[in-house]
Amino acid sequence: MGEVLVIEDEMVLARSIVSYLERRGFSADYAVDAASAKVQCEREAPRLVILDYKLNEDDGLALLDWFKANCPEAQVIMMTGHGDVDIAVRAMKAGARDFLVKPAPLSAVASIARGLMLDERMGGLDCFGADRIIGRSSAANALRRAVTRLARGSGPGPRPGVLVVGPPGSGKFLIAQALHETATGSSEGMTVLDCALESDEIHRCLADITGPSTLVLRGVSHLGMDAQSMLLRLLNRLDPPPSLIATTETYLAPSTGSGGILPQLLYSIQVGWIDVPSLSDRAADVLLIAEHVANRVARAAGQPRPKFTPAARVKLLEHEWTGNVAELVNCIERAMLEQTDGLIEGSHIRLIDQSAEDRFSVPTLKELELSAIRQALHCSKGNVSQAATMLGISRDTLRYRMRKFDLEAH
Ligand SMILES: Nc1ncnc2c1ncn2[C@@H]1O[C@H](COP(=O)(O)OP(=O)(O)OP(=O)(O)O)[C@@H](O)[C@H]1O
Repeated sequence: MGEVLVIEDEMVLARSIVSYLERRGFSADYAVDAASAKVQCEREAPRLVILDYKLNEDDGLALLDWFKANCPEAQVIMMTGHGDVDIAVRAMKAGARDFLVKPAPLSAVASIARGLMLDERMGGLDCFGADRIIGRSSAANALRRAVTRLARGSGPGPRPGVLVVGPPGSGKFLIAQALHETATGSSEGMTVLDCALESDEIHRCLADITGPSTLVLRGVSHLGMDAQSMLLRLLNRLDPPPSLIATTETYLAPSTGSGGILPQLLYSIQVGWIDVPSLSDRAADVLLIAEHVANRVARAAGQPRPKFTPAARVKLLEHEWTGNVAELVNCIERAMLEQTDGLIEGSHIRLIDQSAEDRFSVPTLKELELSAIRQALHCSKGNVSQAATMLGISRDTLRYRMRKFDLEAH
């Protein structure tokens, strides 16, 4: 019995998809038109249908409707041409589980099939190493490849440092974890330093570090000069020294005296490099990550695997995700709190409404902080010690924050 049915009018392509899937352990079959697809479906009841939108004489969307009515157990993945976003959205509204953009690499077809099959069995949730990076976009594939390559290192001793660069919430820390696990084969032995902490807290954390195999510098661009010097001393002292992974939202500049990264530190972290794209540049990952998060939450609560309605899927697909994967994770976790019967509906997907934000225009804490520092410096006529007293923080902390905001005392 074919668990996957490929409906594609180009027979050569259909055959190569089927043989690729078979080599990866699926039983698969193909049909080249709607009539034979219907016969096969009635005979074999496939669990997954990969349906080309453009079938010679036949309309892929009409065939999708037929599947929904006659073979409701089958999950349908619609293959659309490049730029056919409206078709993809219509297919999702009509109940397609997901879509692939042609020409889709065969690995993407297999990855989606594997994802859905695993998903059905509630497996695939305990991810480790590069598999932590959920997604089937070419960007997600490239990230997994980069993790595997950089984790290999260059022989015995600590691996060369790796800098992970990307916008907020895009998954930089997840990639650091994936790197560490792939390199060491274990989740243990990784210490994380949050570089945005106050300088005295950073000093305390550094003093506690004994000998991790990997040290992750999270948000390394926030690390003040004092802390950087202390870190370098620590790295020289530790034997064996840990492998370094640093994450940052902005590119790192060598120090110029008051800011930046000390060259010795910069050269030890900026050897390997991974660029993490924003989620809007890998929209093909949105539904997969959403389902992964929902499954994880459900499993932790001992609930069955949740399902998303077509309306919920479309909403997820059409949103811009300026807060990246972190925003998506938060959205799904909230949806899971709202749903009661294992069905995530459109109304459960509460998206951050940019226009509402603009209407109320509440300043962020960062904006408030910046304006308070500016005001204090203005009142103290640029005297940093006086400004620090006014703000109720130490001179060092104020200096650190001024560097963070690129401010100078006048
Ligand atoms: N490809 C992915 N697959 C599944 N989950 C992901 C993926 N990328 C990120 N996440 C999840 O998204 C959330 C945010 O990721 P993470 O904390 O790694 O982002 P970040 O870029 O380090 O954030 P920040 O900019 O705040 O430091 C986490 O819950 C993480 O597990």
